[in-house]
Order: sequence, then C-alpha cells, then structure tokens
Amino acid sequence: MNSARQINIAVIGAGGVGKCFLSQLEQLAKRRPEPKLALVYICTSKKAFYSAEYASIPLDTAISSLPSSSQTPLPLSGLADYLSATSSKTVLIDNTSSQDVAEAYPLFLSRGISIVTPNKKAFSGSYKLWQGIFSASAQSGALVYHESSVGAGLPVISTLKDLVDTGDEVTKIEGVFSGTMSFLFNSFAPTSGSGGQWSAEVKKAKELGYTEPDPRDDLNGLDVARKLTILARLAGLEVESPSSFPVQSLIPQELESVASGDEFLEKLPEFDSRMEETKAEAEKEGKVVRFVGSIDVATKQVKVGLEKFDRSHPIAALKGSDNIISFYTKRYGSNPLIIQGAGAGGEVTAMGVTSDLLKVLSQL
Ligand SMILES: NC(=O)C1=CN([C@@H]2O[C@H](COP(=O)(O)OP(=O)(O)OC[C@H]3O[C@@H](n4cnc5c(N)ncnc54)[C@H](OP(=O)(O)O)[C@@H]3O)[C@@H](O)[C@H]2O)C=CC1
Ligand SMILES: N[C@@H](CC=O)C(=O)O
Ligand code: NA
Repeated sequence: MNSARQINIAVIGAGGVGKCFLSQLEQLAKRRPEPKLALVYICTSKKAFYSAEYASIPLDTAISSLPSSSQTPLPLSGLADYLSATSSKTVLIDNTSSQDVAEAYPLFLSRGISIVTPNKKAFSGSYKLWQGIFSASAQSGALVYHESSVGAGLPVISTLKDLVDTGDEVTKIEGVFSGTMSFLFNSFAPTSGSGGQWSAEVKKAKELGYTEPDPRDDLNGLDVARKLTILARLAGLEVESPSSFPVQSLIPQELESVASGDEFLEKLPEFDSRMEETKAEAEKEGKVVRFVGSIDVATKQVKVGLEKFDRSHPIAALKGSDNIISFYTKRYGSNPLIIQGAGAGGEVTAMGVTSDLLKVLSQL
C-alpha cells in the first residue's frame, strides 16, 4: 500500500501574520489530507520546536506551546542543513520582517527549499540580492512566492506577473500601497466629519496589526518604498534600492533618533499640530490629503509621498485599511486595471501566504 506523500513545512515567525497563517494551515490540512503537510520546524526570535526525526508538530498547539519550549532557533545555515537533510520536499514560510532571514533565501533555495513569505526585505533589498534569489531558484528548481509582500492578500504581484508574462506593456502603476497609511488618513482626515487625533490613530493602527513591527517603518515611507521597489523590478526596472528615489517621511525630525518604537509612540502626541496643519492646508482647497506612490515605467520615475485629492476621488473615498492599486498598460489603455481591498491585517495577509503555499504545493 502507498503511504501518503509528505511535504515538510518550516515556519519562522509567529506574530500577527504567523498566528493567522498557522490557523489557516490547520484548516487546509483538514480539508486536503493529500499531500500530508508536516510542520517540522517553528520558531520565533527566541524559541523553537523541531526534532531530529522531523516529527510533525501539532498545528493546533504549536504556537501556544512555543513560550515553554526549551529549544532555541537554529542558526540560519544550520536550519538549511537540517531542512535539506531529508528526502521530503520542504517549504520554508518566513513570517518575520527580518533582513537576516531574507538574506538567507539564496542559501535555502540553492538547497532545494522553496520559500513563501510576506516579508518585503529580500525583494526590496539590494538588486544583487534580488538576482541571487531568482538565479538560485532557477538553478535548483525550488520556488519562491511573495504575494503578501505588496497589498497583503490582494492579488497584486500575481496580476503584475500575468500582465508582464502575457506580453502586455505596463506603463504606470499608482495608488495607495499601505494599509497603515490608508487607515491613518481615512480616520484622521475623512471626506466628511472632523476625524481623529493623528498620534491616537497611529496607536490604533498598531493595535489592529496593520503596522510593521516598528511603526516608524510605515511612517517614514519606507514600507511603501519597498513595495514600489518590488513592483518596479517586476515591471522590468532595475531599481537599486528603496532609497534610490524620493520618499516623503512623516516622522518629525525631532523624533528621528529616538531609541525605540515605543518611545516614538509616547512622544508623537507632541507633534500632532504639524499633521493638523497639513490637513488644514488641504481643507482650504476643499481637498483631503492621502499618502500615495507611483511608478512611471517609461521615465523610470518612482515617488512616494503626500498628495491632495478632491473628496470625490476614489483614493479619497477609501475605507479602513484599503489599498487601491491601478495598473496602466498598453492593452488596458486609459481605463486601468484596478485592485482594491484590505491591504493589511493578520488574516488577509496570511491568506496571501496560504494561497502562495497552495501554488507551491501544486508544483512540488
Ligand atoms: N501585518 C500586516 O498587515 C502585514 C504584514 N506583512 C509582513 O508580514 C511579516 C510579519 O508581520 P507581523 O506578523 O505583523 O509581525 P509581528 O511583529 O507580529 O511578528 C513577527 C514574528 O517574527 C518573529 N521574528 C522576528 N525576527 C525573527 C528572527 N530573526 N528569527 C525568528 N523569528 C523572528 C517574531 O518573534 P519575537 O516575537 O520573538 O520577536 C514574531 O514572532 C512582516 O514582514 C510584514 O512586513 C505583510 C503584509 C501585511
Ligand atoms: N505595514 C504594512 C503591512 C502590509 O504590508 C501596511 O500597513 O501596509
Ligand atoms: Na498581495
């Protein structure tokens, strides 16, 4: 009798997105018994679970039992050794925002370990790392999917890849690319009513799980710059890094060097009047202010920052953490292909990770 084929899953990171992913993986394993999905490794920055025999870790209790584990995470090169020393195919899910983990992707891929991740760092780091990832994948046949690195679970990366792969010519990509920034401006400067206090809305965005682990990475525009770097590269531009084009930061200069994200949030209320001024300036023109980005493929211009919009504009009318991303292409002409919906949050981000995992499983 044939025993069920087993695919090993390793998970790094069990925070907001990681927890939702594990719960979606548990549902997936129940719905689709074939191939058998075995969680053989899970870790946070301090704790880990794994065994020399690649025993399957129970999906329902993996995260809740982690704090009491006596095991610590393997170093990344040791993890690559561990995961590649078995005949089962392996998928590594990186649910961290770690640069170190991102830089190890070429190593994992060269060992035949496929990667699925919402982490933007690898794809928006140096162009050399980008090339290293895709050449390691091409050489070993291991797969790499990162849908949730732009627009969370929204089908942004897959749509852009489809446009490019089918021979369309993408001329411009523009819109709102940050769930945090969308939430902040939709609640601080709504199209009707007076809106909330800037610093209080920033705290709320963090509590709702929309921000990066350190919310300064959202407010300094870098998170959006990373997403535009990824999209620009997929559209064929050799963007060197997210700091190689103009990016507007909303961090008050006085807070640029504070030691931690928590200290930043504590001091931010002292600077609320500055954002009020920006809002009032737009209101004088009958407009609202929003944080947007654009890529002009022909002129190779990428930019990120604040712009004013009429209250009736689709960007002004967004709700919650919604992103809106417009693709202008030769085939679509002057009516762009538009993708809109929640662009941050644990469940919707984990959905993009789980659906990428399904794509990988269908090819292993
Ligand atoms: N939240 C969202 O809406 C979206 C998030 N993303 C991306 O998803 C990723 C995860 O975000 P989120 O879940 O919100 O972040 P969290 O801060 O909630 O979770 C991060 C997790 O990663 C762990 N971790 C961090 N560094 C390491 C490391 N070097 N080795 C092992 N584990 C590590 C943390 O462990 P510990 O707790 O011990 O530090 C924690 O468990 C990020 O890359 C983010 O950009 C993408 C789209 C939307
Ligand atoms: N912090 C990011 C999370 C998703 O990428 C955002 O707010 O969009
Ligand atoms: Na996406």
